[in-house]
Amino acid sequence: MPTMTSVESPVRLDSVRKTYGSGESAVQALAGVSVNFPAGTFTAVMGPSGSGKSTLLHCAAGLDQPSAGRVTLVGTDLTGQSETQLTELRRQHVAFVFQAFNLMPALNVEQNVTLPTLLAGREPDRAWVDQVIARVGLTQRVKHRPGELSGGQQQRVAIARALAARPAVVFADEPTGALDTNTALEVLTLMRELVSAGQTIVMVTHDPVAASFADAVLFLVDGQIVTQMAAPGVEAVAATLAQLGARAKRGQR
Ligand SMILES: Nc1ncnc2c1ncn2[C@@H]1O[C@H](COP(=O)(O)OP(=O)(O)OP(=O)(O)O)[C@@H](O)[C@H]1O
Repeated sequence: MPTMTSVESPVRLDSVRKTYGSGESAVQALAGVSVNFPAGTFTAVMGPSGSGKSTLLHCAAGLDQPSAGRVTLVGTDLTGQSETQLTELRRQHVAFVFQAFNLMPALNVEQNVTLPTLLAGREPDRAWVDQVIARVGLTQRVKHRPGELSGGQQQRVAIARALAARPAVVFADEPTGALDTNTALEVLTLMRELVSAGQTIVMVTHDPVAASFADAVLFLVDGQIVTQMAAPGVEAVAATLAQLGARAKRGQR
């Protein structure tokens, strides 16, 4: 469960609030979130639509600035860091699997997958890169460009790219949403293995099966963590989600 000290937690949020807009149209996306994600853990973040999951991920990764509170990423307090410093920090330690793939259209699969490692100033581990590409089922496509791939295949490139550099932290937003069942299970198994090797994964998902691969699930409602579940089972996750969804709907009335 996310409860250890900051030294062991590459991602830490302290009383993080995020408000979009101002005045009448202000939306409080995060209403005071405090959580540690310890090294070598896989945490799923779930909750009804609009509960603040993506905002939490963006703030944790330094892609979005909290309105109040503090985020610490791999030992660095993100408050007051310049865009250049944040970019360098992410380049060295963080990978993303987000819905917008941001693949480089002019580069082929292999080049896209090795780019983050090269940008971080390191030499790609060829054997590991080949293994990751094989695990996401793209060995036959290494010389293809993103434009020549289906949406699901592009998502798999994004996953391989995130995993290839062996970053300390992987932030994933619905990483298996566009994948068929078998590929999704393969990707989740791969993510589990990375966690065993000491990497930390924070994954937003709506899928109880995906969440069941995590060590713990945080449930958000209206920008707050309302409950947590360790060793999540598919049925238990689905039941909690249904309960929270009903609660969120009642809150809207
Ligand atoms: N850039 C923005 N400007 C204004 N409001 C925003 C912005 N981004 C998010 N919000 C609002 O903040 C709240 C939380 O949004 P967020 O995307 O974090 O929710 P979510 O739980 O990820 O939702 P979903 O499951 O639908 O993707 C929502 O009410 C949303 O409308």
